[in-house]
Amino acid sequence: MTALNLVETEAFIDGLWIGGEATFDVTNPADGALIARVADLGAGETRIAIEAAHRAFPAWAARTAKERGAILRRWSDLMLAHADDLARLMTAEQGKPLAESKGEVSYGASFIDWFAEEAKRGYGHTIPTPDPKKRLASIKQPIGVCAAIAPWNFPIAMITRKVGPALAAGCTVVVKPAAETPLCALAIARLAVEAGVPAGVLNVVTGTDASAIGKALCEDGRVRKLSFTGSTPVGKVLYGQCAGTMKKLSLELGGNAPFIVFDDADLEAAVDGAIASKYRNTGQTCVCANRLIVQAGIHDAFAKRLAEKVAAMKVGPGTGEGVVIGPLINDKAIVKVEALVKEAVAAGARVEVGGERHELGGLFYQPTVLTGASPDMRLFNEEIFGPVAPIVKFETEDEAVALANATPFGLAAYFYSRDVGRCWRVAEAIEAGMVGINEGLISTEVAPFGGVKESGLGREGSSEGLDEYFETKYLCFGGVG
Ligand SMILES: NC(=O)C1=CN([C@@H]2O[C@H](COP(=O)(O)OP(=O)(O)OC[C@H]3O[C@@H](n4cnc5c(N)ncnc54)[C@H](O)[C@@H]3O)[C@@H](O)[C@H]2O)C=CC1
Ligand SMILES: O=C(O)[C@H](O)CS(=O)(=O)O
Repeated sequence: MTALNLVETEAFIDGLWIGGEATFDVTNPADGALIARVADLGAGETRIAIEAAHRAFPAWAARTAKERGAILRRWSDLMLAHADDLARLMTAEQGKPLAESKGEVSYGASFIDWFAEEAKRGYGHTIPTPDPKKRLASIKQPIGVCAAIAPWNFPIAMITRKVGPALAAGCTVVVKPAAETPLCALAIARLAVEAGVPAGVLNVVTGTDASAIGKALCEDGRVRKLSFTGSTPVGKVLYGQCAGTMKKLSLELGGNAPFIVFDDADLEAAVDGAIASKYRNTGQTCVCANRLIVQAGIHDAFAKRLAEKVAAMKVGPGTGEGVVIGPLINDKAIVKVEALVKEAVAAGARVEVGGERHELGGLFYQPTVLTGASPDMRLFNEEIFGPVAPIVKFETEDEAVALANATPFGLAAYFYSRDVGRCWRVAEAIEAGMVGINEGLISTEVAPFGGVKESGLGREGSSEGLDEYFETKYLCFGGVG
């Protein structure tokens, strides 16, 4: 196997690479092979990182937005220049097919590139005065030290989607990557140094005791903002832990995306959209179609065509030629997926294709299509986070919307119809932060990413993402007239 480049194994704090007495193993989910042993740090080192970020904040905030933007652009350019190395590192530690890893490097760099420009648009306002003796204005100021806790499923993009706007606004950041995927985080930190990001502005604390690191970040009053992407249960823990210091929060949590197909849909487009949404990253994204809700008239043709295409999917290590389904991230994940499918089949669901672990063994699960699923099944109500597509049949539009909204989550939703009136009615009625209409791939740095209900708070990316890292200050000048 080709040697991996850009491998850093120590945490990055205050511009220095910091080892620990202990290390933890980073392994390849495709074969369990040891990739690296990484510094296993805890609350103490986290507080050192917070102190470094606190010290670095004034000088970084004092840089002009144009200067910060220029450094971010260099960082984005360096990521793209090292895209092949970063992609191979990502596939090694996360497992996704190499083509998807290359796509994520571009996607991750796009947030840095986008906020390199947005840095220059942190506009305030002058306000028409109600009193001739006064003049009113508002200005935007960077909130200060930020904490960013990121998941394993997008080891670069979920970090740059936080660090990009934070640094653009003039904030400094302490990042805690997932213990499954620290190498990508450390690699882009190395490129950040090369781009000119000053010591203390970006810090990466690696460790297996997420709870201890998280508590240190949540309970420290110098941390004024926390941004988290991950499961809703952990999001709720962090939400509570931040109350004591009243932090500003961005929470991108779990989803349970409905994927509705109406009788009037373009069948082939709906099947392709379902595949693009459901099986991306082996089904391990928070915006994956989780429940396929298909109208009775198109149901059989849709299920048949989907099963045909899924049956042709190549499963294997992400480095394999033509592989589109890689391993799941860990044993806990494959045990959960296997249990969800077994329970559904026991309750009457039919396996159209897949339905069990792949013959490759390990963490490989067959891409699966189930029909005869029902809303009372666990896999209809929980985020599957695996390559399994359960199909539920419906009769009327109202029934479809009711099924789609019957969940505490509201991140992404999708539906296929060629009836314009129906598209507007359903888009407005669905309870989600993001809706794909005749489209299965909706994520981009230029659009506001986020959910409603228990899928989170705030928006990332777009022209809204920068504001998450600002405070607004109202200025009232008296004695003017
Ligand atoms: N919304 C999303 O994009 C994601 C959703 N998930 C959901 O979460 C489930 C579990 O996946 P995990 O990776 O275990 O997600 P998780 O929510 O447990 O972990 C996400 C990040 O939070 C950290 N973390 C965990 N517990 C923490 C705590 N008490 N304090 C501070 N940080 C903590 C982890 O180390 C990781 O960096 C998945 O099956 C999926 O349903 C997971 C990853 C991403
Ligand atoms: O957490 C995730 O799964 C990502 O936010 C999904 S996306 O932004 O890469 O689509």
